[in-house]
Amino acid sequence: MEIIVKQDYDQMSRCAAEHIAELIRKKPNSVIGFATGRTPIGTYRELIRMHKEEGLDFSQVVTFNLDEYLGLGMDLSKPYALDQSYQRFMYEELFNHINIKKENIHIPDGLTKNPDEFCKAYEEAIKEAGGIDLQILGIGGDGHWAFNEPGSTLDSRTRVEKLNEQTIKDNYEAFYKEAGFTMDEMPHYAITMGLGTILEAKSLLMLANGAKKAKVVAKALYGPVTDQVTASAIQVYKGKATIILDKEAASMLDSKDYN
Ligand SMILES: N[C@@H]1[C@@H](O)[C@H](O)[C@@H](COP(=O)(O)O)O[C@@H]1O
Repeated sequence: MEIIVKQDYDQMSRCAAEHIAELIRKKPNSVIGFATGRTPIGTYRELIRMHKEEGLDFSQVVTFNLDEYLGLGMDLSKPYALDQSYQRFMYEELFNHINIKKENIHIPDGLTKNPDEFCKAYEEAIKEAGGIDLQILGIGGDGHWAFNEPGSTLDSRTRVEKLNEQTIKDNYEAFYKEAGFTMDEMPHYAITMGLGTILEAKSLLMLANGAKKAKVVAKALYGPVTDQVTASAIQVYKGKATIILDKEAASMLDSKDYN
C-alpha cells in the first residue's frame, strides 16, 4: 500500500484526480467505482477541469457507485440542496460536466421495489463489466467504507444496511443541516456495496482530509483488522492500494510510512 500526504485539500484533490486520469489515459474503457461525500468533491472538480481544458475523455468509462440511501432517488423537480440522493450528487458534482455515457453509469437504485434482487443484479453487473479497475473511497467518522457500518464482514456483498447514529449525525452535519432538514428527516437505511465487493476491485484509492479524520485513518491503517472499523479491511487487501491524505488527516501517522 502506498500512502501519499499532500499539504492541503486542493493538493490532495489534484493528486487524486491525476491518479484517476492516468488510469483513464492508459485504459479508456476503465471501470471506476465512485464515492460520494465532501472528501471527493475537489477531486471531481479537478477531473471536470481536466476534461474541459485537457480533453480527458470519459466516453468509454464505466462507473459503479458505492452506495445510495434507501428511499431516495434523483428528483429533478427539487433544487439540488433538497434532493440529497447520492445519484443527484454524482450528476451535479461530476457526471453532468463530463462526456460520460448515461448507459455506462451505475448507481444503486434507492427507489427499488425489491432491494434484495436489485443488490444481486448490481453484483452481477459489476462482474459483467469485467470488475472494477479502480475503486475510490472516503472514510466515515466511525471508520466505515461506503455504508459498511461496524459489524460488516470482510465477505459482505451489496445489500441493505442500517446506518448507525454517528453516521446519520455526520451526514446530517455534512449535507442535510445547511439545506434546512431536521434530524428526523434523515434516512436510516442505505444500499451499499459490501466489503467483499470492494476488496475485489483491482485497485483502491482512499482519500481523507482534515483533522477530524486523523484518528480514524490511523485506526484503519495501524489498528487491528476489525469489523468495528471497516476501512481496516485495507490491511488485508491484495490489490494495489493508494491512500492520499492531506497533512491534517495524516497527523497521527508515522512520517516514515508515507511520501
Ligand atoms: N457513504 C458515505 C461514504 O462513502 C463516505 O466516505 C463518508 C464520509 O463522507 P465525507 O467525505 O463527507 O467525510 O460518508 C458517507 O457515509
